[in-house]
Amino acid sequence: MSGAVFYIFGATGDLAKRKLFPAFYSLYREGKLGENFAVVGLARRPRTNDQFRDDVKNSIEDFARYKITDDGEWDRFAERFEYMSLDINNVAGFHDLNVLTTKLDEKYQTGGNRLFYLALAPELFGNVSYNLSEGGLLETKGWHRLVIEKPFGYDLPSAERLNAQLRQVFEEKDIYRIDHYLGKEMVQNIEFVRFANAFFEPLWNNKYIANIQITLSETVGVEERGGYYDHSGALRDMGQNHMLQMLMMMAMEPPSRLHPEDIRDEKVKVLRSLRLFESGDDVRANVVRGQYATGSSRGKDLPAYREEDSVNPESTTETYFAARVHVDNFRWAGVPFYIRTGKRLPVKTTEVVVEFKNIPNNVYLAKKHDLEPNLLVFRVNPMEGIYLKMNAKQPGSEGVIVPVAMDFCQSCQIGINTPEAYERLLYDATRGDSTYFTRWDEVALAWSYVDRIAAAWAEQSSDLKHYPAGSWGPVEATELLSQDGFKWWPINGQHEGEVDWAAVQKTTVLT
Ligand SMILES: NC(=O)C1=CN([C@@H]2O[C@H](COP(=O)(O)OP(=O)(O)OC[C@H]3O[C@@H](n4cnc5c(N)ncnc54)[C@H](OP(=O)(O)O)[C@@H]3O)[C@@H](O)[C@H]2O)C=CC1
Ligand SMILES: O=C1O[C@H](COP(=O)(O)O)[C@@H](O)[C@H](O)[C@H]1O
Repeated sequence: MSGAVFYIFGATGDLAKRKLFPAFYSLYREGKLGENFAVVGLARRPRTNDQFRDDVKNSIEDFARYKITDDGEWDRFAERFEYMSLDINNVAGFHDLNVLTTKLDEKYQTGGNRLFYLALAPELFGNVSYNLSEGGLLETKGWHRLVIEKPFGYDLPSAERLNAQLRQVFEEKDIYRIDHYLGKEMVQNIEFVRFANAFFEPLWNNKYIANIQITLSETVGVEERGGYYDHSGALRDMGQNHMLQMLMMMAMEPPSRLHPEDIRDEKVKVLRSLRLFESGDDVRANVVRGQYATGSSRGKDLPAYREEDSVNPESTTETYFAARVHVDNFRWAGVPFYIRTGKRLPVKTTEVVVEFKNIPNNVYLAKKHDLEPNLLVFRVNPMEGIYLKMNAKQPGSEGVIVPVAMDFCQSCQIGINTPEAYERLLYDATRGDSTYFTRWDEVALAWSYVDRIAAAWAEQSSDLKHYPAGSWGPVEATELLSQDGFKWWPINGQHEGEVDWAAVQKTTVLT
């Protein structure tokens, strides 16, 4: 790396603690940051440099993949962390910040490169970018990049306003909008598996694929984020970003070059092909929304969403949604994409299932046997791997056909220690690779799609279904598929003949 000063706005917050400091440490340990860098932590509360370095150390001890060693390496890393108390609304503080970083530029020979990471509440994003410019922080001769957390707006109009604010200061090419799902190994692997295998790409269309199912299920409730979540809901929190991003990775055409803009152009074409819902009835026929009621999981009683901290006791915010999505282009015409996500479901799993069409039923074997469809499953989270379900003769039988599995368990080989999404994304932003960040037109089109659903829900709330915490969500989500002659495939450890995931090695901390 050529060198840079990194600024973490929101350095005392949860994201910095759980994700960003550990990501810096892993990158440092792997030599990806080099030695020419400094990190400036920024937030309002007072902290000395030593206190801040202790915070960073604690976070690394709790969350990093690497163990801290005592060979002097930690000291070299920690001395690069400085803290400055700053209210982002106070422009004078930005001038002081510029003075501090000019010194760091010289000390660590960073070439004037600056990366500003906004781990802040979204309403503060616009002010920071304006004050960075006012404070003179963008006047060095190196590059200046803005990394910005989700959510990027609440709907299309608010996202447009935010984008206009940022664009007054930064060019689009220098804005890195995070969707951490794009940093996940198996989400990135989708395009490699698709485009690098002769036996998948020719089948990747409506002639051979019956449907695609994307499930992002969580066992947690809203935890301490009730205030944010009650305003957002599952559609905005997960649908507008992570779920549509995975759908784009599955549906995009092969890019002509592996260049960030070519890949993002292909993804945008998918969003442009989404069939937009035309009315409230159309939304209700294709989208199911739910909210968890009291329930239980593994013998533990769980409260209802409306009983959670900072949640309106009469809230109609959805904690679950499932949708039937159509991509109206030549490749996907007639193939439904089913997407679902929810809090307080039975397992924490993200999986993408491709269900292939059955072989013609006039074939002798298909007539005689009740054949299961072939499945290709991308296991994204927390276990990583690829699973292929096919039919084969039961050994020793007289032609009995049974489903068998080919299971590539990435997590079994390397533990669940693949680089964290944030490591990958931070490294990419440092290198100026924007492939796995969302471009403005992606964000805008995703909001246009989601806003129609939200508008229909705002009109009437009687279609909100309550599901017991710890269950698989409203029964209407099952009907969404059965109407088309399909079913949700079981996820996470429930396929026949697959790896025993429970036996898979737990995280190993690297030394
Ligand atoms: N936490 C997570 O797992 C995830 C978070 N995100 C996103 O990341 C962003 C940060 O989230 P998270 O870390 O959880 O939030 P927190 O509330 O934990 O942290 C917010 C940070 O902002 C600082 N801050 C607040 N107001 C100001 C101000 N006026 N001037 C300077 N600093 C200020 C706070 O410090 P102080 O009070 O000292 O000023 C604190 O460091 C959000 O956009 C969130 O949506 C996205 C995905 C996951
Ligand atoms: O962005 C978000 O994602 C998390 C789920 O991420 P994962 O990597 O743990 O699958 C979700 O809990 C949160 O509500 C949402 O804001």
